[in-house]
Amino acid sequence: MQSLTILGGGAWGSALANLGGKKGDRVNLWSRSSSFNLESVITGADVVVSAVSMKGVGATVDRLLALELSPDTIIVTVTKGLDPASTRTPSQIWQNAFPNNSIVVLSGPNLSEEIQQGLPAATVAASLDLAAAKQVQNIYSSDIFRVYVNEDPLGTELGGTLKNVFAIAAGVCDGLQLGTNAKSALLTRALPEMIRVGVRLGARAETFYGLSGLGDLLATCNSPLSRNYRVGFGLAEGKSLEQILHELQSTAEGVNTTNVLIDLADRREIEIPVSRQVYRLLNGEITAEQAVLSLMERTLKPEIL
Ligand SMILES: NC(=O)C1=CN([C@@H]2O[C@H](COP(=O)(O)OP(=O)(O)OC[C@H]3O[C@@H](n4cnc5c(N)ncnc54)[C@H](O)[C@@H]3O)[C@@H](O)[C@H]2O)C=CC1
Ligand SMILES: O=C(CO)COP(=O)(O)O
Repeated sequence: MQSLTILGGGAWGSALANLGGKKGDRVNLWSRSSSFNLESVITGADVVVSAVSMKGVGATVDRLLALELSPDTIIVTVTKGLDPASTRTPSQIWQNAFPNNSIVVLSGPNLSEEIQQGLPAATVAASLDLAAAKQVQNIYSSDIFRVYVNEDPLGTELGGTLKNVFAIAAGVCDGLQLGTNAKSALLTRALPEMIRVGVRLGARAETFYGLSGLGDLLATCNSPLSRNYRVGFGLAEGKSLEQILHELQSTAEGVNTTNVLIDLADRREIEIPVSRQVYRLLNGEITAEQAVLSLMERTLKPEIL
């Protein structure tokens, strides 16, 4: 029996606590509002899963740094975001803070509401330490959750993070009722845009064709269960971003990710046309219709994949 501690009692943290208990492992779910203290569930934990939103990663890392975390404890991160100050990914932040611990990224097409209903899903546990990834694979695999492993944590993490920008675009596409052809074009062009960014940041291109890239792109861009999709859909309906986020009452990481991505792409001169239109829309510079027109009227070029 292993001891598993989940940090963050939101939608995904709660689902991961349920999934983690399927094999009889001991599971502790800790959130800021928990009555028990963090130290009591960190001491002796084999695996600690960080399921907080991007804005909580820094504070969570600091909390754990103040405790004696064993170097044998595997840290799993499931956050899909980028840090605005450093543009780093959550796994990079965790690895920097805990250089002696194995860091595993768990990411895939995993809409928490479907998983809470017991519907089947697959995901990826990725780490530079393959043994740690396999340990997480064994803990989480069940008859409703199939876990694959790979050794590209950065690519796995960036797939889940970047697809949120395109989920906003997909919500716009559906909200404006642009049709199936437009949606297919959008998703197909999104993939090379994700790969272009990922490869420049050090990820492997092929990772983006897997569950954590294309898989998560398809799930999130096609489901009203996705909060990022709902942001785009609401913008297409003419709602303000403020109103949409107020109605959501939950995390839509794509908003922050888009802003950080533009900063990163500007500094590194990466071409990200779709993301740029999402950025202009989110920041009130253009309407949803103008965003579509800007993409359609770009300079004609070969189809570079
Ligand atoms: N909900 C889903 O279907 C999935 C979500 N994710 C990712 O998991 C992360 C969390 O998402 P959700 O649970 O859905 O969001 P949520 O909005 O339901 O919950 C966010 C959690 O982060 C915690 N948090 C925020 N700031 C904190 C801080 N300063 N200190 C401690 N805890 C803090 C909140 O208390 C809450 O427990 C996001 O990055 C999301 O992209 C990944 C896969 C699936
Ligand atoms: O990442 C997710 C599914 O894999 C959840 O998507 P949202 O954060 O858009 O709800």
